[in-house]
Amino acid sequence: MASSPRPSAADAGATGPAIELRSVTKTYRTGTLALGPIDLNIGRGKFVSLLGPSGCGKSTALRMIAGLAAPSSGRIEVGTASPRGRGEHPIGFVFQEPTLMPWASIRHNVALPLKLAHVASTEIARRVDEVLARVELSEFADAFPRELSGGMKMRASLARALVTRPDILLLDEPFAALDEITRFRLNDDLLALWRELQMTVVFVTHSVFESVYLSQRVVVMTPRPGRIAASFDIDAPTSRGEEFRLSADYAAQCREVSRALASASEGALSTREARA
Ligand SMILES: Nc1ncnc2c1ncn2[C@@H]1O[C@H](COP(=O)(O)OP(=O)(O)OP(=O)(O)O)[C@@H](O)[C@H]1O
Repeated sequence: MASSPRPSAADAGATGPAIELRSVTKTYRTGTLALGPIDLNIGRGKFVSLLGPSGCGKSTALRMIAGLAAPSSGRIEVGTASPRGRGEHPIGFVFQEPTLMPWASIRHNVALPLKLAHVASTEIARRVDEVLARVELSEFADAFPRELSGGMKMRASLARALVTRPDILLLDEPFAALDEITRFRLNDDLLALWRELQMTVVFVTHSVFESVYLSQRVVVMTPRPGRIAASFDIDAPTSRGEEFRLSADYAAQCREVSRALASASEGALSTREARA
């Protein structure tokens, strides 16, 4: 029998939350209330997706977790492990666009965060080689971004985030512009990296299918202002693949999450209509 995703309780993880948002809101200077209030706990080592329609504030939430923007009210706490060495950063960020420097080779693009942190050149070379191997780009280390496919550019962008050895990896719709086959492959590779490196991952997407395939937990958001409409624990093994993607369990969980997303959107629509 196909299983349903379970509505999830607060997720503190094995050793307390890696990320905690308490009554967080964000109003931009333009007066746009983009987000909240939101309460969210993400346990250490978890893979959580934020799923919502375009403009619901997913990127805003991610940027605030990364410390790239401040909340207008509320509190965000990000707990990371251990003191860091030079060129190491607790949070890695992968943007929607690969944002590579077109004039620099892939090796130099990936090395950038280490160069900015004045890491010794021998260590830079070692760490860049290591991370390029992880994302299967060793052969293209000396290529320029224009010589790479969209998927490969995204791998390079992922490598640039991983080279700082983050505990927490934040990804903002990284695969949205890729064809389906490339996206599936990158989904699997991202899951393998997550398992191997034991990071906490927060993944922003507007794809129900992608969120259910990847995550241990899917947080469904309402349209702007983004609030949490529902949260589901995904019932699946941590190691996923074609078998899971084609399973009745996967289809059933996608249906349920999809329904929650539709009803969150309809709820917001009828509230707006009632106000008009
Ligand atoms: N710097 C800004 N100044 C003013 N308004 C902003 C700013 N950044 C985002 N917004 C607005 O805040 C709302 C949420 O934007 P955000 O980019 O966080 O949504 P999103 O869910 O990530 O959207 P998408 O899926 O399209 O990337 C939108 O209405 C957007 O126009």
